[in-house]
Amino acid sequence: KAKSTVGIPPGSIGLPFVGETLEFIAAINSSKGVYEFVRTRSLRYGKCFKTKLFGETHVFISGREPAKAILNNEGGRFSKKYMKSIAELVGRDSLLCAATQHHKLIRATLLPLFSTHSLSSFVQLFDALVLEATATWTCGSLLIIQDESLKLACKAMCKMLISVESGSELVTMQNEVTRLSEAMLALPLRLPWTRFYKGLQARKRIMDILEKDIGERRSGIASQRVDFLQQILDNKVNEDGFPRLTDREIKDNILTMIFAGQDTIANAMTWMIKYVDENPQVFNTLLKEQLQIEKNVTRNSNLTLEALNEMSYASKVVKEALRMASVVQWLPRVALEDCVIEGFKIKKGWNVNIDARSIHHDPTVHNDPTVFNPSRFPAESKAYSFLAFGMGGRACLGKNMAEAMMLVFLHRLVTNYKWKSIDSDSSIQKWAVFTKLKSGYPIRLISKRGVKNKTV
Ligand code: HEM
Repeated sequence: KAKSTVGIPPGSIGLPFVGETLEFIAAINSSKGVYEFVRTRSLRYGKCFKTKLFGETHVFISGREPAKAILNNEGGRFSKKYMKSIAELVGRDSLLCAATQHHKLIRATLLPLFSTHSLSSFVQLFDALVLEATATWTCGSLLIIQDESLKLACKAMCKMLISVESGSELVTMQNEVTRLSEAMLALPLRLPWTRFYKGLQARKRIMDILEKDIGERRSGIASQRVDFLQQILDNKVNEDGFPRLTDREIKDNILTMIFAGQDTIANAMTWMIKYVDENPQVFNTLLKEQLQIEKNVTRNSNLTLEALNEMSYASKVVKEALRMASVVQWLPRVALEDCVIEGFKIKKGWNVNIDARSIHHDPTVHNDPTVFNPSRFPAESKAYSFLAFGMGGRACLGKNMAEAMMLVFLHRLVTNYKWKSIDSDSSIQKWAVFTKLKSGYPIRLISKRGVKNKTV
């Protein structure tokens, strides 16, 4: 079946109708994770291959040059496109899915929310949440890093976006977003027992919560809030007082931001702690830097953005963890016209996925790519060699926020506790859209650091 026609990327389009969808699903459902589907094919066909998934042609492409051409959208030849299931779950007006002009409008409205000023308050908010959580940790207790960081990320996102920080509303949000994430890679079948259907139901419940909230704010029932939703609602364009975005756009994008900032962060934090634990030299250098920061800044006060800016080694640890883990494995686009990329013909309408993981693990781009070595930066910061947050006009809006959360979590964990890992299994969680460690990385807290004979 594997034929290679000159000009067209090599690869197999599999069986009639289903293409290679079954192989793709088999990878999603295995402990190696969905990327195994891509990895095995790039080994067989090289840096660019094509396949057929869910009835559509997909091309996967690696390399810094094509990444640059596609992500810069040279000549306006590409737009963003997710698989049908993902697009339906986040909504057609989501920033993640919106096409070129529509995307520009929404991004321009949301961008001011991610200012340095807002990042600065967010750092303090997140630090307070981490301290509140760690205050409940006791000596000898078992912590699942994935669960702890997911709870923290959910709280932080819900508080920042819609002022929900506790109670049943927060639990509902967390549960519904989990269901939504689990449905992202599912077959788009609307039958009540399917994963996809459950995801759609979760989406509907989140949309209902947001609709009720927006209604109460408009009618004045809700008390005045200082959050992203309020800022979007207050953003008027004309005297009639209509918000710049439609209600559907507002709801889809609040949902998008809650979703985009949860599993991604939690998974990244989990991999980061695992890598740090597995590399004692890195841990020691990190600890030294962080204890110094603690001495200068955090002994009696909250972490600030300025303090995070002092964490030069920790920032490299965060970046290296993101490179190694490649939580978002490829960046999905669609060709708007026939074109040639890397010597291969790409036809209009084909999905073109930039394989970020393979660029992160390419030995010609990063020396010894399997080694966790934060000191490789900044020397190895070649253009388009680090795509954890994408690049260009569709790059992650929450990048600075995500890095800040990882730094705060790292700082508080490293300076306050000693722990030991109790499961080194590296299996990948099935059905996870973002690379997730199956074990969730359980650790046992041993004692509080720096306080003689004092246990947690
Ligand atoms: C470690 C955590 C995170 C990672 C690895 C990550 C990664 C990414 C990636 C790879 C993209 C898509 C780039 C593309 O297709 O070209 C993206 C888009 C996006 N991310 Fe993140 N993200 C993270 C956290 C967050 C957070 C905390 C938020 C905050 C709300 C956020 C909001 C968004 C939004 C709104 C987009 C769509 C941007 C657009 O299309 O204009 N992300 N992210």
